[in-house]
Amino acid sequence: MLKPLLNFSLPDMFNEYRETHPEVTVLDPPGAIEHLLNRQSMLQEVSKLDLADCHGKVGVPKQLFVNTDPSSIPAAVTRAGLSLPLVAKPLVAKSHELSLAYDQNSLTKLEPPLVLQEFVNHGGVLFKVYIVGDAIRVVRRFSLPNVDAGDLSNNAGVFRFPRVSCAAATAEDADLDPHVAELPPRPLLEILARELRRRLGLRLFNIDMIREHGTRDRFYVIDMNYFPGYGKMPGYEHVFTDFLLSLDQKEYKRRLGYTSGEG
Ligand SMILES: O=P(O)(O)O[C@H]1[C@H](O)[C@@H](OP(=O)(O)O)[C@H](OP(=O)(O)O)[C@@H](OP(=O)(O)O)[C@H]1O
Ligand SMILES: Nc1ncnc2c1ncn2[C@@H]1O[C@H](COP(=O)(O)OP(=O)(O)O)[C@@H](O)[C@H]1O
Ligand SMILES: [Mg+2]
Repeated sequence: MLKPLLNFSLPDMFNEYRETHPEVTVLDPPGAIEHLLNRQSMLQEVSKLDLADCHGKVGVPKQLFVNTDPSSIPAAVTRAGLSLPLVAKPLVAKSHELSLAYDQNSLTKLEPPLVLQEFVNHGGVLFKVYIVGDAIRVVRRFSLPNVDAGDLSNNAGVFRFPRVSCAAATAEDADLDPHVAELPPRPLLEILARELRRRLGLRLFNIDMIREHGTRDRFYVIDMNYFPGYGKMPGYEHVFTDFLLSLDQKEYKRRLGYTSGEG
């Protein structure tokens, strides 16, 4: 319902509508959605999480927001202690013009504003975790391959890459190393989704998650999207029907409580 509104920045109009139509259920408020539209703020809440003892660890790759002259990027990267290679991501999350920078000099060719994120080797598989209220669904997609020390010393420059983990890159039926393919543990996803729903104040989003190669339980969140293409989520018809029905029940109870409170 709110997806079309994302193209507008009309908080006054939204607030006015909300005041004049209290009977309308707001799934997710525009202010909260905005957090996910900018790569500088997108992962802030994930980085604050401390999921000790939750069947694994979830973090964010070391990253740096850059909005300076490109010539000063190498020094800023050194100061921040970031290791190469780095993924350069445009600040506005709607743009998918990503690149991989292999060496310090090439960083001066980048075009700020952007976020530089350490590349984390993850065996070329990414987990897309869809959240719809209390429901969670995960799919596997192919991703960028590992970068080893040899690749680093033999490559220089900035390599632009297209949408590597798009729907066509499904890895569900691929013959993968089980250590790489194993889905993140369910209890970890449940606590992660619950915490993010609460902290962000959102119910409809997805998370791009990778497992650090060579580990069983060290995960990184690299991207989040508000109201992603749910048509690609397995079983979306039932998940959405249940979600909408649960809203209806909550609203009914709220109104009932309201009425009996009044009486
Ligand atoms: O962020 P915006 O600019 O809205 O673009 C979205 C995201 O890139 C989605 O990727 P993600 O899932 O990482 O959010 C992608 O889905 P897939 O990667 O599943 O293909 C959407 O494809 P369409 O749903 O086909 O439009 C694309 O329109
Ligand atoms: N920090 C990272 N380490 C390893 N791979 C990454 C990293 N960031 C992005 N990628 C790869 O690049 C792809 C696109 O990055 P992402 O941040 O998800 O941008 P988009 O908004 O285009 O989906 C990911 O699906 C993953 O394959
Ligand atoms: Mg993504």
